[in-house]
Amino acid sequence: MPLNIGAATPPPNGEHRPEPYAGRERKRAALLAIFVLSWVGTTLAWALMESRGVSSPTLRAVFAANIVFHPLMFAMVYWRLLPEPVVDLSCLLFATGVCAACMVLRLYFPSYGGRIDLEPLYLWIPVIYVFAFIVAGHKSSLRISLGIMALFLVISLPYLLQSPSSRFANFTVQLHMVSAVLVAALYFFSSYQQRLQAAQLTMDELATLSHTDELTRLPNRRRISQVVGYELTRFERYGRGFALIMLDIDHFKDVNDRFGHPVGDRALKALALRARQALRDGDTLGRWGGEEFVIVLPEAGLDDALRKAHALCAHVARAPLIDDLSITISCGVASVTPADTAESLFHRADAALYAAKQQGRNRAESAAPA
Ligand SMILES: Nc1nc2c(ncn2[C@@H]2O[C@H](COP(=O)(O)OP(=O)(O)OP(=O)(O)O)[C@@H](O)[C@H]2O)c(=O)[nH]1
Repeated sequence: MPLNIGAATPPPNGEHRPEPYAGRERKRAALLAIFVLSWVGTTLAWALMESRGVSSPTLRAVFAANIVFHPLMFAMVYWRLLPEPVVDLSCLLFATGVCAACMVLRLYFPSYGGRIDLEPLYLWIPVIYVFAFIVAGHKSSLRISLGIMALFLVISLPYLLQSPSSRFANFTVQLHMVSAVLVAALYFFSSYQQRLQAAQLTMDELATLSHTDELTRLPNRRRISQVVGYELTRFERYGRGFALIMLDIDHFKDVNDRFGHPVGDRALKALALRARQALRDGDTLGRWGGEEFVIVLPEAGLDDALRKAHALCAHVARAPLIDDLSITISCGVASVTPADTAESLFHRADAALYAAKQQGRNRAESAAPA
């Protein structure tokens, strides 16, 4: 099989590390986008009311405050000045309760507030829908928003039926309409965002799978080739040496023939675990194919690697691998030289492995320099 040598690619350890803050960063980006959307929505609502001539000095003051509030929230989230999560369910319930109470008072007990005008307070209703889309996934948010819309509709319906042509009825209808458009926009945006996240997740999973051996879950041949390519680049650029150990199970065909393929598979997995335990964190153990494994040892010279290979042979042979099945391994060791390419390095390690097999197995041999 031809080598797939990647250029200076990622971390030498061969394991996929998920970006720890990716989810939180996406949430933050969604929140910022929602602020922009909500700002545009409320500004449009204001413009609509002005064009219909149903605005008032109080409403103008409220909308102006709203227009300042959104950039302020945007800045606070953008510069991480708020604790996380910014909004939770209790926040949403509280805001809904306050707005519902204001609506009841304004519609049915207009004189209750005395000199306090309750009307502007329930202009915060669109913000509640924004909250709803922050606290939950897009489907739950839609259900919560529709529930809140139904609540406000039920509260205002008797008033709308009773005085359909009043200025305030007109305003209430417009508010419901703006709310419906806002919820639809938020739902669209948030489901799009969720689809993007799912696609990103699938891509991450695919990337991991394409570098992982299915049976042992170790880095596969492609990944090992990339790691060796990365180490070669480091060697050429900074003179940091590294070594390879090629490791092959002795008489593995007999294991399959005597105990069957499934037992052979279990042995391969157990060997992967046992070998991994004997290595340092920065070393990469991968499955090269069949019963052959490769270990990449960064910063190791030939003697270090040979010592490690001897220790590995002893470590594997020391106790049965699975049940009563004991196996031995042979190792070929090569360390990088300036004359090496990835192919020549693998070739030399393979030749050393062949020598180890020839000399009786359960042993390690080192390659002659390139
Ligand atoms: N169970 C199992 N066996 C595998 C797998 N891949 C390769 N093999 C077996 O590994 C065996 C390799 O046999 P050989 O190449 O003759 O090597 P060997 O018997 O180990 O002999 P030496 O390497 O010379 O010590 C074959 O029987 C393959 O079928 C696998 O994924 N699972």
